[in-house]
Amino acid sequence: MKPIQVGLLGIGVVGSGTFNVLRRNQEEIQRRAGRGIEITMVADLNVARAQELVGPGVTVVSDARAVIANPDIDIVIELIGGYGIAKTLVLEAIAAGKHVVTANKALLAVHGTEIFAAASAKGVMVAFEAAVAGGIPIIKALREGLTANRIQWVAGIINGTTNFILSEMRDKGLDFAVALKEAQALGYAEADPTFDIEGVDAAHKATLMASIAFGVPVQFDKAYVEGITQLGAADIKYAEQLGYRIKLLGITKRRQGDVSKRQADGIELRVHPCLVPAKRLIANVEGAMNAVVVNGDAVGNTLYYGKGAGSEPTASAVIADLVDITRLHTADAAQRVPHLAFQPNAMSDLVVLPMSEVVTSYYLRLRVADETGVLTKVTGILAEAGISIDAVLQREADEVCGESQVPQTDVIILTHDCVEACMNAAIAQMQALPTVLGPITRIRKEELA
Ligand SMILES: NC(=O)C1=CN([C@@H]2O[C@H](COP(=O)(O)OP(=O)(O)OC[C@H]3O[C@@H](n4cnc5c(N)ncnc54)[C@H](O)[C@@H]3O)[C@@H](O)[C@H]2O)C=CC1
Ligand SMILES: N[C@@H](CC=O)C(=O)O
Ligand code: NA
Repeated sequence: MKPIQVGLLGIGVVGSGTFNVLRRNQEEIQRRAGRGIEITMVADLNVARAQELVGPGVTVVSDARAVIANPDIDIVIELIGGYGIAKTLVLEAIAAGKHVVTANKALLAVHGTEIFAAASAKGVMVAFEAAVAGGIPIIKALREGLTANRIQWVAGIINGTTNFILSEMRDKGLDFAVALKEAQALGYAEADPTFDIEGVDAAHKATLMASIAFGVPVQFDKAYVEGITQLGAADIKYAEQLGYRIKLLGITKRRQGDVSKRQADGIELRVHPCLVPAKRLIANVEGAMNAVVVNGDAVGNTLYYGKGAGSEPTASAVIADLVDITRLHTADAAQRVPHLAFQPNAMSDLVVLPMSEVVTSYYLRLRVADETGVLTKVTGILAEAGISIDAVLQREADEVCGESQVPQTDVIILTHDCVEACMNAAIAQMQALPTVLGPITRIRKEELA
């Protein structure tokens, strides 16, 4: 049988990895797919660079539409990124009857509903293993391997750039900006690195995992998103002293409602820095590595670990999708795995809960004037709000004082579980105390047991 012909849109970090791995391992991949898979046409704005990467024998154009218009191409890989031209091209490829493989989590988290509906109507597949946790086959695991389970929660380190920055800050005492530059140079960061450091990229990925885990439509606009830009080196150090590591986690959880508390069923969808007990495996995931823990009612916890970014690790996932599509190309649409794991007519209407309703425990750091009674006032506010304290760490007063010449110190408080809205109110009250000298740092805590 003739090899299936593939068109590649965008041959940058991931595109070049995809081209190279496919060519290098073509014989083995063909034996797995049952048919050869060849990238025969590439579109990139930088034609000269692209031609140099692919060599002679592959057609290179600057206009991606020429690839989509080629009737010999069955699968289009979109590796341009963003939700501008990439969205138009993906929809045009679908309309032209091509299957699509993409690593573009931003596009799917924001426009997935429209894209999957268009693909289903046209009877083509949109595959996106590379879009979540790069080379880790987490989409496959959630959608197929764990299909027997009622998933309870998914939590993961799903942004390599931020995990790399946090590791460098902790281990080498590197400055945030220096560590970010390194991550960019290594090809981990998004074109716009604020997507990484502000948690947006992780939220795109968490949004996709939530849909596959719970059978809800993709709803990026409902995600709570907080990045790592407000984290200080002091918090990383204090967390360590308390037996925790700070990780940026993407979390999605099923919450059983409680009628007596007027709580509805729903799901949590959130990205923010978390204190994780240092003894958990996921707390020891360092550098650009990713890891995702999935809790299913039958299987319990399973952990998926590997490279979530970079040229060839991400290419590994892109090519896995190519192989899947090649195998399923001729199959009836009904036999294929649904895009979001659940059949399109069997999606759930579970709501994404507002952050104010989320229940979790907290780490608080308060910069206070080292005066008698400060701690009593702070703990009094927490007690009044019904928030119980798990541990308190008070450092000795600093020798160097602020402008006021009053000795200052850090007070660190770990709390038990409470509702976020309650904590917000308590923080506002504590912040208003004249003895609390700077903005209070709040980091949520996850036991992940
Ligand atoms: N770099 C990584 O480690 C990972 C990236 N991704 C995703 O993969 C996608 C690609 O990322 P990278 O390869 O890192 O980006 P990149 O910036 O290295 O490559 C993008 C390529 O697209 C080309 N391009 C831009 N506009 C174009 C257009 N209109 N027509 C044709 N070509 C065009 C650029 O010239 C460039 O070569 C993004 O959606 C990204 O979020 C996903 C997982 C990991
Ligand atoms: N910028 C992303 C790349 C992979 O998705 C990351 O750092 O994880
Ligand atoms: Na993946």
